[in-house]
Amino acid sequence: MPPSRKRNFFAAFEPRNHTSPEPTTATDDESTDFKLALLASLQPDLPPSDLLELLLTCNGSVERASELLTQRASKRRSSTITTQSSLASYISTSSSTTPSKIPFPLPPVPKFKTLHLTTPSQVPFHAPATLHPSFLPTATATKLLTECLAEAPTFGRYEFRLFERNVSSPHTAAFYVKDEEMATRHRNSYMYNGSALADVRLFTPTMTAITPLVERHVNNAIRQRVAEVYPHGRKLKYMLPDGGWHVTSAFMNCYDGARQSVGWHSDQLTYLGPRTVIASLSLGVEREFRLRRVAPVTLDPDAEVEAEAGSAAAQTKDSGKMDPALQNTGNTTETKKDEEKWQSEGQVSIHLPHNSLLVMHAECQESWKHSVYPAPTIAPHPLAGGKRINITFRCYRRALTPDKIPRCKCGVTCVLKAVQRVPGKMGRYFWGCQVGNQWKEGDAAQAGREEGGCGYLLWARFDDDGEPVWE
Ligand SMILES: O=C(O)CCC(=O)C(=O)O
Ligand SMILES: [Fe+2]
Repeated sequence: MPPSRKRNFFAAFEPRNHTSPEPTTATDDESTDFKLALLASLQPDLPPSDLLELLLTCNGSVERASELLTQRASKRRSSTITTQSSLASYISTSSSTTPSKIPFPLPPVPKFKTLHLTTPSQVPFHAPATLHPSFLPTATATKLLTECLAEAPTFGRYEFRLFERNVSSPHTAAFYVKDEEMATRHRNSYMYNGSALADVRLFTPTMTAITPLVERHVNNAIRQRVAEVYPHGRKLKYMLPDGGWHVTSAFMNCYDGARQSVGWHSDQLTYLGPRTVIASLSLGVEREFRLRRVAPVTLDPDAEVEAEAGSAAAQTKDSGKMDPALQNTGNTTETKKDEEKWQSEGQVSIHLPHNSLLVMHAECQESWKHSVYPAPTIAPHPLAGGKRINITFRCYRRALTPDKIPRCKCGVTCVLKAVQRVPGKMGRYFWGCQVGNQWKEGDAAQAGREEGGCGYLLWARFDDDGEPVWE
């Protein structure tokens, strides 16, 4: 998307009480406000951000937008459904270009293409995520950003690997937990990339204050996705039970200037467990968040494997031994084709403006990788200058604590990973040695040994709600 168009679109989501670096004309502002006021009088229960999105989706036509709102209102009167319908669902009622239902699985993005998603309502149609602009009240977002900017100068700099993540160019980050008890536990025993974290910080006051808001929003977003997207309206295997998502901890990232970025990675599942949901709040400078699919979404990975000779149970008993299935199988045509198919998809780019909350849904970490793309230029933010702050709120599983997680032959707790590249094993989880077991599960044992690890691998077992089953 041309930069000018991009800025205009998201400028519309910016809070109005700060000076935009590229202000829209007074006439534009007035007419948008006027249109919004008209729409609000038709539909007082919809938040201004939704009305604005609707207006943008209707190319600024207040007539078209009000038509859709009227349809929605009459539908509601004649319906007994009490769950909140998504903006996308009523936009699609009469549009021939927007599909009415979010597809599952998502369609592929053509090879070598980057699909720029220009409205939040497009996001779930192309990525396993939902985007909520203007998430916090304006003053709260400003307060939080101010707190974060005060923290950022003391963040650590991670040049190559950040907690099992490849960092292609430097940015800084710190790890936060919600209370002192968790901080103490963390400092003593949680391992990231082979060592304990010395710098474990407590949530800032505003992080604590907004936690219930984030939890409510995420649980609603999950509920809506289960009802509208997942097969048979049921949660995916291993997802938490309804309403169970809660905030335990967060990474706070700071990208200072256009060139700071984070390379392609998926987040470490070790303490989050399978099918985790992550809520990512962006503050300050708008940047591009990119996603690309690297594996299919396997609905029941265990079922496939149980059926095979040499069941998972047998392999589990054979603990500590490299499973031949995970050795490099890249010499068969079948594997190559499959790998190519999933690894060569194009990417989607989601532009994340100040005060937007992106929910990465349950299939995101296992089947996709994400990155923050280096920008050619950035539009400075009035408060943050060239900085973007990002907070990824996470839900650590109570049952995945370092005392329970298996240890490898090096004597340290293992990392949890999903198989992304071996056909027939896709989506299965395994515990592996922390060292060198990052990107190449196909030859993980070898990679681990080369980098000083022991190459330990053990199939991981979970019940339907993603609680670990230890044997
Ligand atoms: O900055 C972002 O939007 C993403 C950060 C991220 O990927 C992470 O914290 O794992
Ligand atoms: Fe990440």
